[in-house]
Amino acid sequence: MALAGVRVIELAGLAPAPFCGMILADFGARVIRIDRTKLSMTVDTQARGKQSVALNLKNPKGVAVLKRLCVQSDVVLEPYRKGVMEKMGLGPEDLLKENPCLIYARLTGYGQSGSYAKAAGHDINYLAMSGLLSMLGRSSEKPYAPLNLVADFAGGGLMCAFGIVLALLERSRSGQGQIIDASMVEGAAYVGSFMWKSRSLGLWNRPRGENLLDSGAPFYDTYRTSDGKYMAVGAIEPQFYQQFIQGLGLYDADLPAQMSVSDWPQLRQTFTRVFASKTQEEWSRVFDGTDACVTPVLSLDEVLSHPHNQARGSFFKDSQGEISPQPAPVLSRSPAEPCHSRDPFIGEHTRSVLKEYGFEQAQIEQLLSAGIVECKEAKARL
Ligand SMILES: C[C@H](CCC[C@H](C)C(=O)SCCNC(=O)CCNC(=O)[C@H](O)C(C)(C)COP(=O)(O)OP(=O)(O)OC[C@H]1O[C@@H](n2cnc3c(N)ncnc32)[C@H](O)[C@@H]1OP(=O)(O)O)[C@H]1CC[C@H]2[C@@H]3[C@H](O)C[C@@H]4C[C@H](O)CC[C@]4(C)[C@H]3C[C@H](O)[C@]12C
Repeated sequence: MALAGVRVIELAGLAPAPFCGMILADFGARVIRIDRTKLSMTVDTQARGKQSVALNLKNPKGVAVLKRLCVQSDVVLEPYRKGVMEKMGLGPEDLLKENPCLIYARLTGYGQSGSYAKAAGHDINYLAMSGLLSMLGRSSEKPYAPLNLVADFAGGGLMCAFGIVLALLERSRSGQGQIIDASMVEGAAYVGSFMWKSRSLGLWNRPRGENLLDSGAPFYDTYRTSDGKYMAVGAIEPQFYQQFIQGLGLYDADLPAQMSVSDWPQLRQTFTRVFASKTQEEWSRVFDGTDACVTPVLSLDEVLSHPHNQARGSFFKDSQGEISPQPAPVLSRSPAEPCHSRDPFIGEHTRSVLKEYGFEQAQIEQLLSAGIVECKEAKARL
């Protein structure tokens, strides 16, 4: 796999950093997550392929253990508020002094500088600060955050993984590590570059929810079917729009022009009425195999059995029966190989990881009995 041999220390976080760690693990990195002690359950739902070491960082000896793990690794991924790592003596200067090859990734909401750098926040705040939230939502309604996808995952976890891969690539030439300041506000805004760069085309001149691509246009929207499901329509270009109209059984001559904005409400009403006359399956049969750009809106449970997804193996069931998307993109020679077994218990790999990083058995036992580290090895099945 592409990242085989790369050792990552991931400090346990909420959502973006765990996703970043999972991407790295899917593509072959060895990801060791540092969990708190005295926890029975993790909030990391993106733990696939990771190992877990439980370590008390409120104890200086715990901090010393972490330092030893970090300086022997390729990447440190930290999701804390600005200043937390420095307070423990684990800031980038401290660690890079001991290991100049280290890649030190800091994944935060607002970045390491600026007046918001130390403020708490979540996806919706970062999205708001990126400018993008102001554009998201239906006409005449308030701005609406599309789950926590844009800032946490696209602009945060994914962008940070990209930064880490870039830094690894650069390190293969320079031999040097570096610090990655991954701000979710900036990551989200960067993902949204198209919104800024396409303003000159007039794509966003109208109020929120009344433009071509923000559900303003009736040919770029979703419609309810007779069985209470939905179809997604993205018939923008005239040649595809023609096929869409034809599929609905409508005639162009009976309808207002596609780009006549003042007629969009009338067109939307017509499309709504027609879509309500058949089930999702019936509409899928009508549009499958055409270029009308119409697809069923599938639920998370339905994606696995859709013939297209099935043919590509786009989703898989792990050993726990949980459905997950396959890692993307697909690399021809060194594709990702997502781990199919269960997520680690908190502290499951404490002993083995410490041993591997050069701790003596007696030291490990001391750390365990002092409660500085915890180990919950899985019981062997008889
Ligand atoms: C799924 C839910 C998550 C939602 C995601 C949400 C929408 C997001 O947007 S996530 C993005 C959040 N922002 C960032 O990550 C930006 C960068 N980080 C920060 O700004 C901050 O870290 C912070 C604001 C996120 C949190 O601030 P906080 O003050 O808490 O922490 P920091 O200042 O960063 O300092 C960290 C301190 O921790 C100490 N530490 C760290 N490691 C250790 C250690 N090993 N040992 C000891 N101490 C340690 C460190 O030293 C710092 O200490 P100091 O402060 O003294 O310096 C989920 C959200 C809630 C979940 C549910 C909930 O948890 C209850 C259940 C739990 C159960 O187990 C599972 C089910 C739950 C219902 C659970 C379900 C989901 O997971 C959630 C809903």
